[in-house]
Amino acid sequence: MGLFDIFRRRAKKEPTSTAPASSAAAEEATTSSAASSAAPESGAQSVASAAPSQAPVAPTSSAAPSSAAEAPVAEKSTAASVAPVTSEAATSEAAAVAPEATPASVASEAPVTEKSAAPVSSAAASAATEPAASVAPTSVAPEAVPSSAAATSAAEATPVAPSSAAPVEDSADTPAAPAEKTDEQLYDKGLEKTRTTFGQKLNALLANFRHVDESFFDDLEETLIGADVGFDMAVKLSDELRDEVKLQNAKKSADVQNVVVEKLVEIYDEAGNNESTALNMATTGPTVILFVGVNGVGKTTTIGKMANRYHQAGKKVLLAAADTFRAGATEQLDVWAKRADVDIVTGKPQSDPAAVVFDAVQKAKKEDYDILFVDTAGRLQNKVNLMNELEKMKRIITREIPDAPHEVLLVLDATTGQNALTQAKLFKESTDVTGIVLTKLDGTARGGIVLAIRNELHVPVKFIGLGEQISDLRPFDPNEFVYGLFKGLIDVNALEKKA
Ligand SMILES: Nc1nc2c(ncn2[C@@H]2O[C@H](COP(=O)(O)OP(=O)(O)OP(=O)(O)O)[C@@H](O)[C@H]2O)c(=O)[nH]1
Repeated sequence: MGLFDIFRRRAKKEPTSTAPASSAAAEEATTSSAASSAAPESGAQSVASAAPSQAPVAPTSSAAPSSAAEAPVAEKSTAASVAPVTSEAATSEAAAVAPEATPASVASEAPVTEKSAAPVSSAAASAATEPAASVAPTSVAPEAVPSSAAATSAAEATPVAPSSAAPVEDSADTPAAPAEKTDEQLYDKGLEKTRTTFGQKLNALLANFRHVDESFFDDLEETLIGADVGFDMAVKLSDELRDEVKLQNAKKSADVQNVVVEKLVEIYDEAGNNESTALNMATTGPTVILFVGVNGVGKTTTIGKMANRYHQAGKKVLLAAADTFRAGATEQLDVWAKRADVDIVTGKPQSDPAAVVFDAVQKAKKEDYDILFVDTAGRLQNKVNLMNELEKMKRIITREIPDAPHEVLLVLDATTGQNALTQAKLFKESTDVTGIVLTKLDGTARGGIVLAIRNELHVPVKFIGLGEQISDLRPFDPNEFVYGLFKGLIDVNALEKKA
């Protein structure tokens, strides 16, 4: 039954998981053979699709970056990212950044500084001496990030050193994530808040459960909306449940809980039938991936994490700092480039972002980069000039590489709940969003937003951010996701009996 297989597989491996909310389940360190093939595979697939013919990562190249992967990421405060963001806050933040778009007719004329990330490896190595778990993220404003090398003056331009990426073997069996956190562990931890909150809400609802009547369904709808699964999903679910509860003759509250979760997973599974979570990669030449989204959602951080992931899989990665408007944005991306040990193309502050994109695409083509990640200014989706600027960047990319950009990834902050959904709808109306990166799932109880996105937007979530560290990004795996969300809330024995 699709997404339920993971519950069965893990239940077989781990008998205690049949007890709802088993803490043993949370501590499960290894996956069953079937499950382990399911989880890492999805991550590997996305990477593997990047360059099927590549060779595996040489041990030497993975050693330094994986140490770097443990370095804490500390551009902004965690507290800020956890605090729910109101739509007003998000709007004013985005609006504050919305500058007068600088018209630029000749893209190639803006000075662009190219820098090599090669000298950074010692910094990465020293960062590696700090154990990741013990390092609390600190609050450092992006502007305060020390980055002398990040000065964007053209005078300081230095030739880009040959990429340090080692020759690669088949990346399909080289998971980019560091060994200490499996996908399951990261999903488990990252979705803990949502799982606990949803579980509590469901428990509270079922505590008053007498029998299934209209008021029960009203309360259920409210509970689901409160869990951010979205209005449509909540109504759809309670409609379908009316029949299902009767059909299954659910009388005890535990039965009803099972039916609720089963139905949620089923609707979610069906809605994503035609969705591919893998990144669309170029068959030849560089893959170009454009990141869009309003301010503060985690675009720059995500690019840094992605750069690290693909670099570790042996790809030659280039970043383009096309957010030339926000003070500190270029420096922030430069810090990430160093951490991930990849190259970056930057422009002068306030220069035309399309010029940076042009130079980066040229460089990516000439120097055989595998992937170019483009950071863009946070734009408010209804600011026409900024949307025009985004279109201009896309035109330049397509002119240089006809099938690019290969992805336009909209980055959304899960902590903003329904506001993220609204942002996504507006972005989708004005540009071709091909996938979503949902960040900060670890800092929120609003993980139900993934269900709403799938049900209402039909744009696949391709990656999720489950923490601030460089390794806390994963390709989205629906199996791991529903398991992380509902594992303590479903009686697997009952599932088995029905199967
Ligand atoms: N907990 C958590 N924090 C995250 C995650 N992704 C990003 N962040 C934090 O979110 C904050 C904002 O991230 P940025 O990458 O600067 O966001 P941005 O969209 O690039 O913002 P602008 O550059 O202002 O447009 C930083 O403090 C990040 O550390 C995540 O998955 N989990």
